[in-house]
Amino acid sequence: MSLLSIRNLSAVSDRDGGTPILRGVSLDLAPGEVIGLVGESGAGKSTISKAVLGMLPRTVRITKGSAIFSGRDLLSLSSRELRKITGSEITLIPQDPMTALNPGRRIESQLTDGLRLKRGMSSTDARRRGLELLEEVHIRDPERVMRAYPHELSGGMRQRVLIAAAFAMDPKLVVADEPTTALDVTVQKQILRLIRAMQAKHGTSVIFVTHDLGVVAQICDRVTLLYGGMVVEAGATAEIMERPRHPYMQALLAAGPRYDRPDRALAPVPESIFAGLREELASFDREEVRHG
Ligand SMILES: Nc1ncnc2c1ncn2[C@@H]1O[C@H](COP(=O)(O)OP(=O)(O)OP(=O)(O)O)[C@@H](O)[C@H]1O
Repeated sequence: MSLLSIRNLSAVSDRDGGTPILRGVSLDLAPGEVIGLVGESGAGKSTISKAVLGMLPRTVRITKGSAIFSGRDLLSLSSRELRKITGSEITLIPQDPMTALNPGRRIESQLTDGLRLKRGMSSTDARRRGLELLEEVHIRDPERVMRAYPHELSGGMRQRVLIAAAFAMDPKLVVADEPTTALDVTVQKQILRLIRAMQAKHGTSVIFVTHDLGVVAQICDRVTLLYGGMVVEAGATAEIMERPRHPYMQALLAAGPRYDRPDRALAPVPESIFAGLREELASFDREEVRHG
């Protein structure tokens, strides 16, 4: 049984004159599973995660498809119904821990808001749970951190706080949106291990958005590769890493893990592969026009 089942999801950008940004995306996520959404900038990763979180900008319009989460289509709920689910059953680990935290409020209030407001816990219980959560994410001296303001913490500490906040509500699904991009390499590894440990402990499903196939190899059970808002390849990570089928995936794996940084890539993706991908997108669009 899927926890989340996205079917044939298409979207256009009204900002760019109706340009397609998602083209018939389908994906399934089982309870307790970690799925990686990978692709270069503009591939549609954030659009998919924003659709799931009910955070789509007004200029992005869903034209087709559904996103069934625990039996309900997230795309057809009222904003009131959606607010009950997001921030509670579905939570976010954001990309930039500095901007995600309010600089003017202590960690305690930011970590316990949801517990008090959405779970109806008393301040004392929420504080106790907050301290436990900080211990779970291996923060030393949680009492001090509860009293601190975000600027008093390092980037890695702030990201640990946000991970604690995402798991505080015991969500069924956590969306991790490039959560290690803003951190240096050694901290990145610790944060990845922590997310994996927290999801395993809580039995939570995770959608992990990333540019980096190296990250996918480390933490994702399955992977969906996107290009131009279209699913290019999807399957079990181990299988795809060993036997990639699509030439684009083959080229990305040959290019090295940081394929979004051509300066660091071992071998760039050949232009002929992009030409093939553009032809696939055009052919999808022609079919859409034909079938309406
Ligand atoms: N607010 C918006 N309104 C309309 N179109 C948008 C908006 N934000 C992004 N888009 C378009 O949606 C497409 C997909 O962008 P999206 O952010 O989902 O890609 P991404 O794979 O997450 O990229 P990145 O890794 O850079 O975040 C892009 O072509 C982009 O121009």
